[in-house]
Amino acid sequence: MKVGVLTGGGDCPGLNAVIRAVTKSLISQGQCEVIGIADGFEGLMGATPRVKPLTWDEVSGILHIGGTILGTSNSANPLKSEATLAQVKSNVQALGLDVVVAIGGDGTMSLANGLANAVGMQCVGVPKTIDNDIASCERSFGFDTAVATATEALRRIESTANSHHRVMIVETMGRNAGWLALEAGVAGAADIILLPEIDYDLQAIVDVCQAREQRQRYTIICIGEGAKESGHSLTVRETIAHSPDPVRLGGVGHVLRERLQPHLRSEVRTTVLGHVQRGGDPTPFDRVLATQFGHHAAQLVLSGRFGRMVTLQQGQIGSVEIAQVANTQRRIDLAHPLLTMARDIGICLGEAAR
Ligand SMILES: Nc1ncnc2c1ncn2[C@@H]1O[C@H](COP(=O)(O)OP(=O)(O)O)[C@@H](O)[C@H]1O
Ligand SMILES: O=P(O)(O)OC[C@H]1O[C@](O)(COP(=O)(O)O)[C@@H](O)[C@@H]1O
Ligand SMILES: [Mg+2]
Repeated sequence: MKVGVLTGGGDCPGLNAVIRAVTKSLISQGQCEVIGIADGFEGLMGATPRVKPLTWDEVSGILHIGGTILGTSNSANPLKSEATLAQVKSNVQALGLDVVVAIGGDGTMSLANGLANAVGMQCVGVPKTIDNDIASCERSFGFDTAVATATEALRRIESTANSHHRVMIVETMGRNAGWLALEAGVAGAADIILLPEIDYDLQAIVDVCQAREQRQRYTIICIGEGAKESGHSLTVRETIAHSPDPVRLGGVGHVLRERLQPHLRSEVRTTVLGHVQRGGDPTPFDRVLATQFGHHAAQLVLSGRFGRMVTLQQGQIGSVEIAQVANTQRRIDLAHPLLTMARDIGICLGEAAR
């Protein structure tokens, strides 16, 4: 078999570990020819496909390295026109690809599903994202590393908050899902955690900060970029016009600071963690998970089970139809035990007093 491998969407620690595991499994178990496609689906959209052979040697020594040796794109749109679709189809045929292993998030799975329907391109999906928002998958690799990075940042913020008796706001990524803010907030001992799933009440936050001004004299707020004040709109950093999912969030930490400062004696400061959360070497947990995912993707390829995405459900590696996860997102259920736990130990989730 001839198998293409690509990485799509925002990069994330552990991508190289998947590329290595899927390639080595396909070579050693199936004597497959494996080729890497550059910059996600973008590498198949030009007049000449941008590809390179993935040999055993090519993928050796990359397990622990962050980012992706293949490059990626989070704005490419192969579905944008009939001409682009025809170009992708002809490139796949010219390369003689039987199947493409697409390592990406919800956006990449939507494209894989769209291309299967439009031009019959066969895909096997591997879920990746620091946002942990892929449907039917309880843990995507990259998330553990991002939580560790954000937690470390919160720890550092706490010592300077304490010295200056300040209210410190730390903004995490995560798009419209609050997993990263919630887990980093709990691990980093945030006093207030604000999530996209729960619109926050400004007065509830003011009350906690004012009470802490009297006693502890500093407050740590962890806020997900997709959170918003009740009755207000999302904070958009920029809009990428040509992207199928054009909105990039970011900056709500600054918005909250402006709203909060007039009510408090303490100074308020904001740190937006940004892309530092996506960079760096994967944690051991993510290296193992990514290797398991890559290995399982190879098993799907070798057994001809195309159109499926690898998953982790109740601790077990398995797979679901890509069509089932395309165009869906996994957000925090309001009955999630971590939310109940947070409330019970006195963490404010920005909910209005009843
Ligand atoms: N809803 C969607 N439908 C189709 N394509 C999408 C959608 N959202 C994003 N994309 C495209 O999918 C690719 C990956 O998008 P992105 O959402 O950034 O990453 P991820 O795959 O990690 O979710 C990009 O090329 C993007 O343009
Ligand atoms: O790199 P960009 O274009 O600013 O995108 C930022 C977005 O990408 C992410 O880091 C990862 O999202 P995806 O997994 O969907 O690619 C989000 O948390 C963030 O909102
Ligand atoms: Mg996504």
